[in-house]
Amino acid sequence: MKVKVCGTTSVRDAVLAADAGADALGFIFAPVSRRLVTPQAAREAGLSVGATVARVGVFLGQGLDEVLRVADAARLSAVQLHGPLSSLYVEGVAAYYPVLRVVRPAELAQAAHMWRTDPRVTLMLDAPEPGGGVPLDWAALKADFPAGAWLAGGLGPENVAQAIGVLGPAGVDAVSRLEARPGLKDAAAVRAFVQAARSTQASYPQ
Ligand SMILES: O=C(O)c1ccccc1N[C@@H]1O[C@H](COP(=O)(O)O)[C@@H](O)[C@H]1O
Repeated sequence: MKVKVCGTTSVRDAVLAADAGADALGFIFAPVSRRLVTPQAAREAGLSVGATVARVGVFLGQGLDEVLRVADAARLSAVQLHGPLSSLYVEGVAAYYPVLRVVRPAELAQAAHMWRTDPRVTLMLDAPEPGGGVPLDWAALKADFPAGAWLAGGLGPENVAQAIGVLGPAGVDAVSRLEARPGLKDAAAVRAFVQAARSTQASYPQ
């Protein structure tokens, strides 16, 4: 199982997450976000950690040209797409980068069917308000949660083990419960989150 620490805005927070054992750093390029980062700052932060740590750009409702331009400038290794998007758009990004396609609970079943045979696209289930820190009702989603999907939405050190125990995601992602304030990581929370996810991974029956 993969662990992604999202909302990275600095070298300090990139190194912190990588040292804690995160598999992936998230960089948010959606203009609405309080964790907005520039492509240059993301590139610098990404270069400060080992090449084995994935660098995921997060986008919400931005044009395809902009996504590809920012991904190149920030030296991303994957792209996370939020919002209502056509399959043509998602395929346009997937032609260049592995995609984490984020869906809300109501969209999960249809998206799972649509992307089940495309190895370039991985589904991520998130709460309706991205970056809001509100957890989903995991038990209610168990029947529809597809194998190989990632989970986000209100995850933190205190509840990630329970979420993994219920849904068994292929990856987990969090931002707001790992912060001292938006855009600045809480070191203890980041370390505890990665550790809790890792120790649960060992005991979860696949
Ligand atoms: O965090 C944001 O500001 C944000 C803005 C626009 C799109 C996505 C955003 N964050 C994503 O939200 C989820 C979960 O966040 P949380 O842990 O519930 O706070 C995560 O995938 C972030 O990448």
